[in-house]
Amino acid sequence: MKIKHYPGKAVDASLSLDNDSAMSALYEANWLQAHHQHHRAQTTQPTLSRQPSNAGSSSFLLDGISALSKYQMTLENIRRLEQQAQDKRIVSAIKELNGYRPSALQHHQQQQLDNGWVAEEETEAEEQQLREKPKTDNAPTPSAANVNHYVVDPTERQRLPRPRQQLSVKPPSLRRSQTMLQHPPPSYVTLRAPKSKPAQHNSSNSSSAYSTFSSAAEDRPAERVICQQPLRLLQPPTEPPPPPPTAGSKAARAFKPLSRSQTSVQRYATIRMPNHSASFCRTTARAAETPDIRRHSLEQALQGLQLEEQLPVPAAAEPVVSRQPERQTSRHISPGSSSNGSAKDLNGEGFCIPRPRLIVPVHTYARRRRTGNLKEQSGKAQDEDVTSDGRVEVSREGKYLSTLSGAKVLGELAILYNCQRTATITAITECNLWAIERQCFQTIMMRTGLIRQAEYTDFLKSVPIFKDLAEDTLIKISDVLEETHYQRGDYIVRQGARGDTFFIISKGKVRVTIKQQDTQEEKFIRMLGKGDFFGEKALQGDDLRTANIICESPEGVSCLVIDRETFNQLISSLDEIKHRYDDEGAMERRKINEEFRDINLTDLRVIATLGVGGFGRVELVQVNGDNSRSFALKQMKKSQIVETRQQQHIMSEKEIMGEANCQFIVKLFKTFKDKKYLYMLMESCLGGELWTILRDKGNFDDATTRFYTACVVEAFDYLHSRNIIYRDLKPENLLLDEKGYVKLVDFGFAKKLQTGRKTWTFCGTPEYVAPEVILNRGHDISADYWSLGVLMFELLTGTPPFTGSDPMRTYNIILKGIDAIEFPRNITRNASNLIKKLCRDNPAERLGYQRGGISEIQKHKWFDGFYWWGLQNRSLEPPIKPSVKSVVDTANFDDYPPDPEGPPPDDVSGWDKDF
Ligand SMILES: Nc1ncnc2c1ncn2[C@@H]1O[C@H](COP(=O)(O)OP(=O)(O)OP(=O)(O)O)[C@@H](O)[C@H]1O
Ligand SMILES: Nc1nc2c(ncn2[C@@H]2O[C@@H]3COP(=O)(O)O[C@H]3[C@H]2O)c(=O)[nH]1
Ligand SMILES: Nc1nc2c(ncn2[C@@H]2O[C@@H]3COP(=O)(O)O[C@H]3[C@H]2O)c(=O)[nH]1
Repeated sequence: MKIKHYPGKAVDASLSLDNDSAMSALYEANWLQAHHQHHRAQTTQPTLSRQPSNAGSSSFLLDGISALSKYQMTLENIRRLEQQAQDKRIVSAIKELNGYRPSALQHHQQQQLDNGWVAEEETEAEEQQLREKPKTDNAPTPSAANVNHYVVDPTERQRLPRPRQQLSVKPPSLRRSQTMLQHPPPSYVTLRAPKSKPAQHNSSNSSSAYSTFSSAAEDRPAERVICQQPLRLLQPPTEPPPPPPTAGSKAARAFKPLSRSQTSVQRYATIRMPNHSASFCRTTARAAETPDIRRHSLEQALQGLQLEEQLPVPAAAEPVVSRQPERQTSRHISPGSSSNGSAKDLNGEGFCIPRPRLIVPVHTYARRRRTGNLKEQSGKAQDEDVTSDGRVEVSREGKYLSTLSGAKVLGELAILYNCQRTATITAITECNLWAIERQCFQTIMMRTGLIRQAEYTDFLKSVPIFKDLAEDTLIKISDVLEETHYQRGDYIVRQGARGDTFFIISKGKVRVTIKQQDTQEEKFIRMLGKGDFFGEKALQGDDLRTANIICESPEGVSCLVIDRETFNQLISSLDEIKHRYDDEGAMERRKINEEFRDINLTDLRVIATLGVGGFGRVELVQVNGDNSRSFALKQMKKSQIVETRQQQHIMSEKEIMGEANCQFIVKLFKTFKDKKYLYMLMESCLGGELWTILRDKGNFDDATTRFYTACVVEAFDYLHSRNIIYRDLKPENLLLDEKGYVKLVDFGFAKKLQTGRKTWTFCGTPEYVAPEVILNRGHDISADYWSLGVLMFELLTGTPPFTGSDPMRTYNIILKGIDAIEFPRNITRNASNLIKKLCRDNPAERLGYQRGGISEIQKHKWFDGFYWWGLQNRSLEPPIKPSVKSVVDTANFDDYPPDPEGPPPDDVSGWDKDF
């Protein structure tokens, strides 16, 4: 078992046997069978009776049927799950069986909320998505009526040579696609166990199939050993040893050392139920009254699941439930040496007595020992407990360790780890215990393991950074995951501490803070939620945590924790892992912000107009007193933004551009606002628009197109690894710097997507929108790959592939797909191959969106021999070198007359306070 320690938080590895519905169902089945067996014992029938008896009341019958049907349902679900799981999962689960890590079961506990057995068809992720959906989609939803409407670009009149319109529709209030997404196909099935059941099992008056270990306090000459650790560890016996068991007897086999190949124990335990025969009779009646068909299924299902009754143990002896290989001491009575001749075979491996829905934190054993006086406390309660579940004492090497009472699981270690008993358990009061044989226990654990593995794998598939990993990789990761839980306010990771683990949030939200060098204050960085990860930096760098991660959700946070080795082997190479929380970029951005902190609007001097956008003009400006450099100042009319309801898009543009630090994206240095306008001060790209060059040249050759496409691929790589979708690719939005490298500008439609989410806003430029945008199915970064294919085609031919006389016609052509488009001869086979792979109708099939991510595009044949590294370090010679004579040379831009509309009205409503 792995027990992990996290800075600031001790993480317990615990054993939970109560956490899975399969467990509960199997337990319940045991319960029924035990009654059945007991009934058999009562009626001295040698074999399990398959004949329904008429005994019992109809309420028992109902109970029995309900228990059976729950059990059947569970089995069916398990079967379904197992079918879903690939064979290799089962094989690997079986292999893992003996090394099963109990602590991993812990998380299921929280699922036991319902009183019924519920087969859930939706993942929590999906439910969460549904719950949060309306919040995350900032735009209202489109109705059938206004889907596919578009807003004519108001600048179109002024930009006559531009053939395109830009769209941005306020999404109407009802979204078909959203409704579809709210009912995704089931990705796995989980079961919930009824919470009330344990009480039923626990009650001494209930008809449960307890194993009863004597004895009541009053006639207790000696305690009885339920489970005993190997004798060689014990103190030398003070009393003479019992006579050696005869060969072949239960006792003889009881203490054989366990061989690794032994996967199940023979029956050896006995059941003694001096006070509970009545309840057993009743239970037998229940089972007996069950309709044949149900009973038959139950009996089938019960194969291999045997709950053993403890046969009467001599009063002076201690009942031994399990015992290490040893010579017996006189105080210890082998269960197999019971005087009752009906006791079954023993092989000495002992059996465990798991109670359902209980957690035994394994290493709290030691803690109890250290803290001591539990014995006293428990002694106090001793009498009270006698009639219920009883009390056992745990000792090791003759030394008292702890007293356990009530709902505790015993004897799991020897079975789980195929080892000898690690402690001795002695009944110090009459004990009512439940027992499950090794084989049954292992079956349960295996199934539990399979279910758990399937759940984790499905969850990982829903996490975007993992979605492209191969199934077997996901299974490997699932196998080593540890689930840990934190309370609100817990420091899951502490800045400066050593770190050895990587985390994926499976439930709840955490806050990321960083302590600045010069101050003790923790600066809030961001919130992370379900599907987000953290902890990669320490594993990639010098082991030290670079930020604090604090549990934020009132209901706590659950994380899947992965160790360094697995992280290095399977995860660390993923692009998003490398870039997601880019401190270097953030630091550079901070420097920039610092540099421009003191520059005001009044310090800027307008040189010329560079372009006209949807909301106003873009001017070339210089800072007064500094002629060494120039900037582009984008000036947007607030009234027009409000009219076209683009407030959210503008805020998003500012945020994304303001954070971006990529040489293929135009940098935003500072923003200003006044009553009429919002302003963005950006780096100026004086080489002009790629669109202008394309217009002048007609089309580009393969190599030129490759260079510009590669620049866009780099920009997309940067954005997509941060889950940002661009959504407005076209040559008009690609500007050349003075060297001839291309940069992406105009982030009006860019959006940071929530992990794993889609967006529905209908926006873009008609010729460039992807089919799923037109069909309002929800889109994500894959829509950008579509537009990349369109861009390639346009650069190679001078016209986009999907062009109609109006947007509606254009959409129709887009929906017919790329295969309906005739490719001109000048498009090479490799280029057309790449375009077709980018413009797949199905977003999931597009190159760039698949397993290898954007690197699949970079590796495409069309890019064979392309010097990506040279592009990245700007040593590659661009195909077209623009002529830029000075920092104020605007020769590469068209001329723009003054704005004929005059200044817009004031807008002081305050919507732009964060701009
Ligand atoms: N940083 C810059 N350097 C040089 N020219 C620029 C810069 N930013 C914008 N321009 C020019 O201004 C034009 C309009 O800019 P931009 O596309 O950002 O405005 P917009 O209002 O978002 O336009 P659109 O209506 O296309 O969305 C660009 O096409 C380009 O010619
Ligand atoms: N080793 C150990 N086992 C304990 C302790 N407390 C309870 N037990 C239980 O005692 C059981 C003895 O048999 P197992 O080794 O199979 O499994 C052991 C545990 O379930 C403890 O402090 N140490
Ligand atoms: N340094 C840093 N870490 C962040 C940021 N946002 C989230 N994190 C996560 O916080 C984690 C703290 O532990 P690590 O340094 O191992 O890895 C870090 C990142 O995974 C950020 O902006 N900067």
